[in-house]
Amino acid sequence: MYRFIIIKLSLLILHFASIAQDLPSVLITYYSQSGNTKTMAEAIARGVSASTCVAFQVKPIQEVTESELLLAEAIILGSPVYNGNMPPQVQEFINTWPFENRPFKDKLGAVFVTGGGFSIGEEHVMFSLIRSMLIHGMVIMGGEEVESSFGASAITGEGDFGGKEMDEHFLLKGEGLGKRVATWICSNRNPKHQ
Ligand SMILES: Cc1cc2nc3c(=O)[nH]c(=O)nc-3n(C[C@H](O)[C@H](O)[C@H](O)COP(=O)(O)O)c2cc1C
Repeated sequence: MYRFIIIKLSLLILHFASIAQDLPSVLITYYSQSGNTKTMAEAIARGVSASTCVAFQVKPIQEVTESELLLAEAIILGSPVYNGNMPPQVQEFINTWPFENRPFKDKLGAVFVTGGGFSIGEEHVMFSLIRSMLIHGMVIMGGEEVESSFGASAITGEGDFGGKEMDEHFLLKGEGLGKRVATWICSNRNPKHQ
């Protein structure tokens, strides 16, 4: 419990410190009913926070404003799998993204997904998210390891992975994705650091 509060507080302090320095920002946003996708979002934020040259925000899609989307240098979008697809709430969120003059063109995009079981929709949802990002002209980045080539993913309900806290293995995939996005932005997108 105390560990959880300390992690949350550190993420908050890092977040405000980086905003104060006017750094390029990474928006980590997710839809989550029972907390699994949120847990992955927090793992990704830990990875991003390893780089001190980016600001970041972690927010459910319901709380994200259009200006936050427009200001973000990178958007890391997370979804659970519902009946082999992304939940309608996630699709509706993407449908609100402004398209005229393609303001998302050349933003960096990355995805993460949690699903109850193996091979029952995760990869499909990852590519659905990626396809929408590509329609907006975004540049897509996968995770750090070959096992997260399309983004970070976690199994939350099958076999040894069901009925307990999210497996560390999946959290590391999330951290790796966050770290890779932030590192890339630091070296390619921030004129102050070139
Ligand atoms: C309505 C519904 C449909 C689901 N359908 C699938 C599915 O087709 N494939 C799958 O892998 N998991 C499925 N799941 C399980 C969720 O994807 C999984 O529990 C996920 O981690 C939930 O994320 P959350 O805790 O962030 O809400 C479904 C869950 C619900 C509630």
